[in-house]
Amino acid sequence: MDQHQPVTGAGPNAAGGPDGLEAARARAEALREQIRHHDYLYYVLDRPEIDDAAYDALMRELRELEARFPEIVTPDSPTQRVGGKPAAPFARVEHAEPMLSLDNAFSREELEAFDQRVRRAVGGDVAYVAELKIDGLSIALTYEEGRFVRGATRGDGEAGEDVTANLRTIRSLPLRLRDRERQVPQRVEVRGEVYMTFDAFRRLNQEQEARGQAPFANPRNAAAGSVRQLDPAVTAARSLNLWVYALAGWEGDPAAAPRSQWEVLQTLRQWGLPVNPHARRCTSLDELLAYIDEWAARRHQLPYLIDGIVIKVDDLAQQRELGTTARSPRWAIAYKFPAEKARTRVRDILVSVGRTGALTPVAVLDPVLLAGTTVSRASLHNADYIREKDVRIGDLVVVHKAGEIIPEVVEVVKEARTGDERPFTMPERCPACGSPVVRVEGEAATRCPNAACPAQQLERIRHFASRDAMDIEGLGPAVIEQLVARGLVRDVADLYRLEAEPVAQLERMGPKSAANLIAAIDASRARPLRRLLYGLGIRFVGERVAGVLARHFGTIHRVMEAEPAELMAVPEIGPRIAESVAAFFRDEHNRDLIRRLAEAGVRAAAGEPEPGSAAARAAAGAGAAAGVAGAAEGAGMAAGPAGIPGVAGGDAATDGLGSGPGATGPGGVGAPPGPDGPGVPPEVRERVAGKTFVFTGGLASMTRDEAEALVEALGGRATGSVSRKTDYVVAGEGAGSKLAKARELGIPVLDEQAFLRLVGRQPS
Ligand SMILES: NC(=O)c1ccc[n+]([C@@H]2O[C@H](COP(=O)([O-])OP(=O)(O)OC[C@H]3O[C@@H](n4cnc5c(N)ncnc54)[C@H](O)[C@@H]3O)[C@@H](O)[C@H]2O)c1
Ligand SMILES: [Zn+2]
Repeated sequence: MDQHQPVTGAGPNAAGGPDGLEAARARAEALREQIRHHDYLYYVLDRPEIDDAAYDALMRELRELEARFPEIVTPDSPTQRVGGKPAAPFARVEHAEPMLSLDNAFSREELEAFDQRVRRAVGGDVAYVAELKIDGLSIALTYEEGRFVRGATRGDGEAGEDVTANLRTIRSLPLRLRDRERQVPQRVEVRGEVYMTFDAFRRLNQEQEARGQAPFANPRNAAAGSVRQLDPAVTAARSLNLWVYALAGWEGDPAAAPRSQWEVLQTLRQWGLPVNPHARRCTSLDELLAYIDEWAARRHQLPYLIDGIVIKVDDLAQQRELGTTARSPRWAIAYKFPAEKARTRVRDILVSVGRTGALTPVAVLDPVLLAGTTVSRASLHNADYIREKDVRIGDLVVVHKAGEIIPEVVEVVKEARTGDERPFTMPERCPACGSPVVRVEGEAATRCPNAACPAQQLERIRHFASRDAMDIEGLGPAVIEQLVARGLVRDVADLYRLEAEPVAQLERMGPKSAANLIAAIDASRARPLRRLLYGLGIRFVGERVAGVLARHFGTIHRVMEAEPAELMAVPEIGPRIAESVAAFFRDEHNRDLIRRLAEAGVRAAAGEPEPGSAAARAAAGAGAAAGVAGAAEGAGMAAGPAGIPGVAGGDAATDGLGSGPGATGPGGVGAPPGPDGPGVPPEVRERVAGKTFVFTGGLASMTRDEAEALVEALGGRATGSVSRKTDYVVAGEGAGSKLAKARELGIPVLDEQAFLRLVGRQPS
């Protein structure tokens, strides 16, 4: 299926669209309904269900219908509006000038038509600036006297969400502009795109997976989800990047303002802002088309995702002359690249076994060129996914890749079936060790329950040695595989008894690399507790949770002996994580493993306290504690934000006083980035804990009792009447006087969707 349909002539409606006015009106309403649904998923939840090409096709059909029957256009039609409404948990920010969307072109003909329209309107020569269309989240940055004062999302174009605190954590965003060559005006809005590189995206999804959370579908969703959440510490941990490309609301000497888009880019660059280096000024349509062709070919070499080329009239006076519609400027257009999909055949479906024993089906494909790389495997996620899509061995399928490292099978071409295709069933025994597999009720995954399973062993050792865990250089999969196969290593404790000689015998090893490996293993004995805890691969214990546990308990023994209730008393630790940690350390094998690690001289396993923890402070005496904590946070802080004053200090101090619910602020920046259990993400807990909620009116998705219980489970309070102490009023259907009271007192009012978002529940 190819959703990229270059449209020439009258478009698809000429052949078979609804003809009568009423039929057109009905079809348009149906399309609007669908588009609104997808807008909500995309702009509010950052969780689209269809890809952009499919969405664009719906928009295109609606636009063409409205062009044929102008009387059916409604003011609230998605063709007349930009984006989505700002979400309630954020403060509203009005933009200096509307932030518009862009018209799209999908073919050469459409670009020619655009060029002709422009030339006709300005009646003369036109130069364009062509820029890469970065697939990220558009934002507006306000600078006053050269200082960054506010950052906002686009929202509905008129007003967006205040995400200043989150944007301040982006390191390429200057908090002060330089004005060496070009004076900075009193006030100006800089516009650009926040994006995530493929590398950062891959790392984030690995962490998501470690936490048992759903991976992001593409870098755009990951970037948007990271900016549009309430905890700056989470944004800080996510390596976001920025390109800027526009100016608005210039308040300063008009003579100093740039006169062309090309000058805008130079100006932004001179102010020290990140401007993409690949823009080009073109003086003819042919030059533009050449630029597009060039980037259609080169785009896969970029470390980030682009989904097209933006073409802008260069001269700002001509831009003003051309003007805008309610939705988009008439002086710009976005050429969109065709969707990155390809058809190929499923040769086989294999099953791989992960560190926790989860069985993951993988499609083995006839190699096909997709998004610049040859693809021969695609993830099928789990048995449910295969059943839902009905993927069979031998099927012709559509594979898709949008920045994911592992492409996905998105759809089966059922018309192409011959009847020889074979349905896949999950094996009943583990393909690595033969143990009967288990499937836990309510979980998508099928697991091998055998802790001694060689496939699991291999994955566990790999995780233990990985960079963010014990960081053992040179211990890659190929080496581990041989070590396990030769019986030299069964678990991670065995690593510390390895001797150089047998290691040197391994394939592609020698005395020198063996000595290096042994030295690297030796060096890992000194790693701190949080790395050990993360490296053990306890379910739901990602880097962030490991850091929290390490700082709270200080030694492995205290973590091992903690009851679930004690674990749960730690800020950020929910019941699922607590139970998982307790279960891990109840297991005799695991206790024995820790004992052997301690004997092997792994210091954290031997009980050396985590610097900065309560245990360390007890050992060092209270006076020295602050210093120790400060130093210990040093490493974490360097990776943290530059712009959140006092966050790391506050975090350490909170721990020092041992006060639990103090962590409602934006804490945790000093801790390693990342995760928490899938039950309750830490940002949710931090948002809700200690906050007072009042419910008014009825909710569609739960009873009031359930909503109150939910808030309380997250450490918040639910009360019956609105006062100045109320943090949020949740207004459902038929809300009454409490809503009026909330407005009077200026208390934030959440609608049901905003409430569900706040508490981390996906709205229905
Ligand atoms: N899959 C879905 O369910 C779904 C739902 C809604 C929207 N969408 C996608 O979003 C698009 C609509 O979003 P949109 O309104 O942001 O329009 P757009 O993506 O078509 O183009 C406008 C945006 O391009 C971005 N941009 C990137 N580089 C730029 C540059 N150099 N100069 C100027 N702008 C640049 C800006 O953020 C700008 O707001 C649709 O085309 C669709 O693909 C998808
Ligand atoms: Zn197994």
